[in-house]
Amino acid sequence: MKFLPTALPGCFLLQPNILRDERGCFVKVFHQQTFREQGLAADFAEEYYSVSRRGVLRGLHFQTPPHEHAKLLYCVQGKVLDAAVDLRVGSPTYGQHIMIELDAEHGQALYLAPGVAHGFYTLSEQALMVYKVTTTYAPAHDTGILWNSAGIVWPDQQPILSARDRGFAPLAEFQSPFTYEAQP
Ligand SMILES: Cc1cn([C@H]2C[C@H](O)[C@@H](COP(=O)(O)OP(=O)(O)O[C@H]3O[C@@H](C)C(=O)[C@@H](O)[C@H]3O)O2)c(=O)[nH]c1=O
Repeated sequence: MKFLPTALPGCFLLQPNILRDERGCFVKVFHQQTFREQGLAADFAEEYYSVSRRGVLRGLHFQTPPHEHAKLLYCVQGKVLDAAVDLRVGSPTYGQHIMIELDAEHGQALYLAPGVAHGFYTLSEQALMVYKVTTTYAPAHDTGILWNSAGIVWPDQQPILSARDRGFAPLAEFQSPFTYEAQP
């Protein structure tokens, strides 16, 4: 597996080896020891997935302290345009974002440090996204910022959103509880 740094410190694009044969393919997305060697969190507490139809945008989500978490995510069916926004006060990239296409064909995964908001737009007829997170779901701390308030150029100005996602405050009004820890 390749660990490629992104523009956001502590966040990586992971390219697993895809082993293909006449039956299809085999992909290992997580190996605890390798993650530890790379200095990444490797004790995941929960795993979940979502299924979205074309035009759905989910995000931009995170959990606040003390329930913040690192997140490993990947697309196992379809294609999404994924985005992550740095909310860590003191980070050299505070307020900046990355955008990466993730799809089942290439199998890339994204590792996001705590304090980074995440969202995606569904480019295919259907997309199945899988997540591992290092803390369990804490509904009172599960929140977000408004999808179109962080300078991200989404391909659709009228995506399908949940009522909750439509109601989040914009980034400019968000008082971030996250602080940046310099990367080793
Ligand atoms: C995230 C989560 C949601 N839920 C519930 C709450 C709600 O009834 C239903 C759907 O929740 P949401 O609308 O928040 O689902 P969704 O918009 O898919 O939330 C996800 O969005 C992407 C962008 C992420 O980064 C994920 O970490 C997660 O926040 O599932 C849980 O029970 N446990 C969980 O861990």
